[in-house]
Amino acid sequence: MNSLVKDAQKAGERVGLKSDQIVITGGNPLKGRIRVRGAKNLATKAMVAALLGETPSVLRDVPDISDVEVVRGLLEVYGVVVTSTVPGELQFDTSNVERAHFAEIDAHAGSSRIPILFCGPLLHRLGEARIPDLGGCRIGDRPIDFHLDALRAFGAVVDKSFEGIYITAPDGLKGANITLPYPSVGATEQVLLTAVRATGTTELKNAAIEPEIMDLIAILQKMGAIISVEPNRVILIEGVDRLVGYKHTALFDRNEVASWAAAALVTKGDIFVEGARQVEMMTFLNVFRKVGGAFDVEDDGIRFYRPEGDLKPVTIETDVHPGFMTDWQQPLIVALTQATGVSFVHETVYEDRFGFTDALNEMGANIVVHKEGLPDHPRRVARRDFEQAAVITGPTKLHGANVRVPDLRGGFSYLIAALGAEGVSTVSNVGIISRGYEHFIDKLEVLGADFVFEG
Ligand SMILES: CC(=O)N[C@H]1[C@@H](OP(=O)(O)OP(=O)(O)OC[C@H]2O[C@@H](n3ccc(=O)[nH]c3=O)[C@H](O)[C@@H]2O)O[C@H](CO)[C@@H](O)[C@@H]1O
Ligand SMILES: C=C(OP(=O)(O)O)C(=O)O
Repeated sequence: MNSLVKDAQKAGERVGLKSDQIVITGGNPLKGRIRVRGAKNLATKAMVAALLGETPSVLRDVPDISDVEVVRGLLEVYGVVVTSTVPGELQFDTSNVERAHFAEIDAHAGSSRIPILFCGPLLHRLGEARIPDLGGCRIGDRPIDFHLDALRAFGAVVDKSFEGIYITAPDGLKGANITLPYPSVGATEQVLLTAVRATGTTELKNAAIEPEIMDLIAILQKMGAIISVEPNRVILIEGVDRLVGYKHTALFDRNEVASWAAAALVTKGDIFVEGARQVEMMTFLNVFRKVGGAFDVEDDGIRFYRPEGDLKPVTIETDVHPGFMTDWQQPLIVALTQATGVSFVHETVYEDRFGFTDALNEMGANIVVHKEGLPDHPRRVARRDFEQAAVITGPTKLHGANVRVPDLRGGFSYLIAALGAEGVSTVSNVGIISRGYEHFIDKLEVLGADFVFEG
């Protein structure tokens, strides 16, 4: 069994999925109401932050996804007692952190990217950190040089001479002046989680400012941290001696909202996504409207639907916040296969994030990927050494096929394509989708999809 299939099975099993494939008959418009809970990209970081508190923390609206289970397992290895008395709520008791049993971390190797964020909190609590090999979506090289350089700037000593990473801080962690080469989400979180209890002040330049990062800062402030977000991507953190636990309701999952919105477009459906908020979705909503979708913002969520008329092509560049998020392009591309004309999607965040389009082409799409980007194509700002472009010509009829989920967002885009296709599709490896989409099988059922899923 190859490692991708094993990852998918493990991910699915963590949230109780018994089968790894779904058979979808396309053609039903998705209609109805679903609820989106806390973001994968916030809840997992909030769980790491709990380790910094000397008293217990409570996180609400935690999604039932496998990445949360991975971080829960790691917290337990690191001595945190995690309990849940109410569905969607987790309590973290950190009073026994000194009993961390590092020997067990290897069981968590390759499961997610979150383990790297434990470095600062573990150094503060235990004086050492042992981190398993990282996992996460395979979308090109995903180095951790910004993380390790930042940790070294705080005074940490990094040993990578065995599988995983071992880090110590023989002279303690001291505030630092750090400039990130790129506004990396993870590296910004690394700096925040380390600086809050370092001695002195940390100035972070070129920080990421995604809504999930602002929510993490809100959590840290509740815990006693002093963090100010200055103009021009500068964050100042004044280290404090002690942090306490927090009570917090996680920010909703923007990526899940964008995915269901795209599903409404492709299937000519009408989906009310409870829990979605306009402010964090503004960039997406502009594009959704330009493509030909319609939405109504209500106090408790957003309704996404497809009015009469053709879908229209667009040109977009993925970018850091407040730009168009890289995790939104995959579901949107399925909708663009149904637009009349030629769309361009420039991927500027990751270097290899269009692999999923091969299977869409097998289903009848016309997507040409330019691995070196389109140098002659005018771009708003040339930012990175690498970029890729996908040119999508539509509309093309999609037909059923057998496809295998390669990664989280690509996987959800296959579900959408299968739902909009003529005929029957078998989508395998769907366990990977449970890394970031809570109860997606139940939601498909509620929305009236025609499918068979054993288990
Ligand atoms: C768990 C989580 O929150 N995942 C999100 C997070 O990933 P993640 O935090 O891993 O993404 P980053 O923002 O760090 O990565 C952005 C770019 O920076 C590069 N880089 C990053 C760190 C580093 O040390 N060196 C380096 O070169 C990466 O290879 C990538 O090309 O933000 C991404 C960008 O919004 C999202 O797609 C992911 O869903
Ligand atoms: C890339 C993603 O996640 P991760 O960073 O956890 O691999 C994603 O959520 O699309």
